[in-house]
Amino acid sequence: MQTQMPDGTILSVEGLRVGFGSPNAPVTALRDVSFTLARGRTLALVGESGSGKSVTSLALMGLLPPSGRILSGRLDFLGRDGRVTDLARLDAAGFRRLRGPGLSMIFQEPMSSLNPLFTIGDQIGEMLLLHDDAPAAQRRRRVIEMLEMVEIPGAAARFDAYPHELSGGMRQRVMIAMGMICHPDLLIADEPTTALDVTIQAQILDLMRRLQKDLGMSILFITHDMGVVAEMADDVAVMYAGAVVEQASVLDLFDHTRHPYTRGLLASIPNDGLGPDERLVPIPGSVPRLGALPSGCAFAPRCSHAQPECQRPVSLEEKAEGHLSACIFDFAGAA
Ligand SMILES: Nc1ncnc2c1ncn2[C@@H]1O[C@H](COP(=O)(O)OP(=O)(O)OP(=O)(O)O)[C@@H](O)[C@H]1O
Repeated sequence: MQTQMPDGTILSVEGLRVGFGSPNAPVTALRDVSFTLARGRTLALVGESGSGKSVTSLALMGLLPPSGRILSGRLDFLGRDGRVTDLARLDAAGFRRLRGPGLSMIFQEPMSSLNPLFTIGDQIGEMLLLHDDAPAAQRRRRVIEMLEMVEIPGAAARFDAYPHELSGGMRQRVMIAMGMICHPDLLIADEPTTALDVTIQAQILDLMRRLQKDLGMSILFITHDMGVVAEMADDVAVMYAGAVVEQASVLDLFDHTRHPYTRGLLASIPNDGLGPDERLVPIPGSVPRLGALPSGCAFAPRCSHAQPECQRPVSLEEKAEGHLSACIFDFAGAA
């Protein structure tokens, strides 16, 4: 039976659970990840380190390490042929067909993702080769066009450059070119600018926004930086300890924050932003260990509003149109 998705949705993640280690006693890294991404928009997935952002994106790409597996949940993806595929049940051959033109990912660290032994042109061209039997000269032209789109100066000459011959910012542009060469319907960008200084970071974010407009992609943008969220995203899903605790449009999330964890994250950003050496220290306490989560709301031990009823399980619910929160209280509008 063909799955129905809400109008305008390209990706619907429902109740995703991922475990690592022994099949008999897996450690659950993702307990309940649910969110939707609207076609042509950018959804930011935010949360502290260890909240499960990268595991979520690897599950979507079918790239979980051998020790990790999907325990339950649906990952419905609407392809350009109008068919919905549940990525949680897709086999390796299905992923090979989908990766590139359907789904594509830009990883955090260009130096560990680029092969030092091959030229950047060959590495970007390799992506095309998997889906396209165009002759070599035509592929080369398309790679050079893509290098021009990501504003690499002297694109034709840089085709034959090796990764170590480029600056960090240029390497990140190469990663973006690689992620976009097949014009994917959905691009997953995992902290693509964290390693870069602020000026280059702003240029890369600007470039991604322009390419998104030109190519009409949907983007899942993974970050722990609320400043980047405000700049890049249309919508936000906030993760805590392996679950989404709030999802809304950016404006709604900033103006009518409903979950105490998100309130804490936002309150911790100084008005003038963070200095280059300052780290976000959001809320007293730390993210609980995966094997030692409380039975009810996982944030309750750190929450100043916690009540005895927070020990009961809580699920993500729509509190107002398009605004979901996993808290039994509703703090929208509270001081
Ligand atoms: N290969 C693995 N084996 C066991 N546990 C893992 C593995 N990869 C991730 N995890 C666990 O899954 C949880 C989520 O990790 P994940 O890397 O997705 O967090 P994150 O939000 O992306 O953090 P960061 O911002 O630091 O990248 C963590 O507790 C982590 O220890």
